[in-house]
Amino acid sequence: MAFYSEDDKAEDYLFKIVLIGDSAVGKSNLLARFARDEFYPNSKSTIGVEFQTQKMDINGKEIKAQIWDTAGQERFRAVTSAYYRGAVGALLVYDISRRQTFDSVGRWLNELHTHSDMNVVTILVGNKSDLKDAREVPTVEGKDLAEAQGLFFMETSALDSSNVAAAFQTVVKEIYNILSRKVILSQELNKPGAPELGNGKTVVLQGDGNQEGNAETKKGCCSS
Ligand SMILES: Nc1nc2c(ncn2[C@@H]2O[C@H](COP(=O)(O)OP(=O)(O)OP(=O)(O)O)[C@@H](O)[C@H]2O)c(=O)[nH]1
Repeated sequence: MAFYSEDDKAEDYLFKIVLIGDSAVGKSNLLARFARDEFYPNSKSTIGVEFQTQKMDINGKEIKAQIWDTAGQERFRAVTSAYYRGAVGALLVYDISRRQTFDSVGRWLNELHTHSDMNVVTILVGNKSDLKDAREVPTVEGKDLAEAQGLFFMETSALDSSNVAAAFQTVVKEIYNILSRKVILSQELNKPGAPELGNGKTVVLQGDGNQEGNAETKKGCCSS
């Protein structure tokens, strides 16, 4: 039975993370800032779906985050179920200078939980923190909502880069921690005399009724 070991290469881990939130909250620019350190002052709505794969260092391990971006507006969006399929992390973004985008957070959470697992690691992101004079959503409201919903929380600015890497890292780190805990648990369970773990594979985060390996793995960190 092959489980995670010191020899495993960190590229074995590929986490799918989705960006969600209303149109023009800055999803594409957060990704552009994070992946390429770029910012587009006049970006157009995303059409369909785009994704970027970004290597990250978590606890000295190299992890690949595959970050998916689609339009906030229904008519430009990719097929919803396909977009969420296999996601183990999410950045739910609103614009601190437009309250209506904050009011939509509940709707986005419903959609996320309808199409992916309840355990998907989610951070609520109040973007455009540079627009201090135009702020409509106080920081404390974002924090309180996140706490009530069991989400991480951060305010970011894709324009001045503040907290952008930290927001993505928070999600990836937590996924990695969950995965590590489950692998350790599996190792414990697979000791002689311990109960069997079903088909011998580690349950990562479930979704779409498939309980195996939804934290997508190139090599498969936990398969037998
Ligand atoms: N001031 C400021 N403007 C930003 C920030 N992030 C994005 N913008 C601007 O907001 C607008 C929308 O940004 P996008 O990244 O295209 O937004 P989106 O959420 O991907 O939009 P959709 O694809 O329509 O869902 C653009 O004009 C950006 O330049 C930010 O942190 N601060």
